[in-house]
Amino acid sequence: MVMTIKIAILGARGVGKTAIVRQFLYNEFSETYVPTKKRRVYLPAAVLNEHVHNLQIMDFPSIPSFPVNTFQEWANACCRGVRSAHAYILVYDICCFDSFEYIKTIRQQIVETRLMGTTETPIIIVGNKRDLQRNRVIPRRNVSNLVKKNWKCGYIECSAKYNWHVLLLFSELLKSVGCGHCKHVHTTIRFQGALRRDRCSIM
Ligand SMILES: Nc1nc2c(ncn2[C@@H]2O[C@H](COP(=O)(O)OP(=O)(O)OP(=O)(O)O)[C@@H](O)[C@H]2O)c(=O)[nH]1
Repeated sequence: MVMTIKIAILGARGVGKTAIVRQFLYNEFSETYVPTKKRRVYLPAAVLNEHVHNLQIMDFPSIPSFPVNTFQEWANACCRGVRSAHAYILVYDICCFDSFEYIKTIRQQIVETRLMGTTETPIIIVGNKRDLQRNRVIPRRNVSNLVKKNWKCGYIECSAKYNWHVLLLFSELLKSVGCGHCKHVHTTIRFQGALRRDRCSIM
């Protein structure tokens, strides 16, 4: 049986969470900002290293805080499923300082409330809107050092607009949840002709 990997994508308003997901899944991008009102769930299958993985990608609206327990999680419809994710993508806008402060807080809350006593859940920090890097507010090296050395998280910059590093983001994420050498083989793999190692593609 192929396991479903639950991925939660979190971040402040307007940082590009939906744009990243839609670029990854549908190769599309819209300049129009339509605020996410409620959690949206996508159920694609992804191929990594010639293995198929069922994904459940949860695109959340900006949540006020990470729910401290299951009760709080289910009391707010927007947060449902966030605590049981197998991996987190925390997105900030490289041109917006407040959006970095937001993920800083959310990461801390995830670490404090969710991971205590359990095996660690991978978190990848994503600096989006790389195409606007002239307006960057924090030097890349500072963020990267903090994230990798202090937080022990992965760090990737991407541009959902130009589909730059979006695939890389998801393939790194799948590898971090242990899918890089997954033994499950799905029959649909036979229809995938052009797979290469360390490549992630969507079916
Ligand atoms: N230049 C540029 N604009 C982007 C990029 N990604 C997203 N945007 C724009 O940023 C705005 C917000 O994008 P969304 O994907 O809706 O952001 P979100 O994080 O889902 O926002 P919420 O729904 O409020 O949670 C839109 O106008 C997008 O076109 C990017 O990589 N570069």
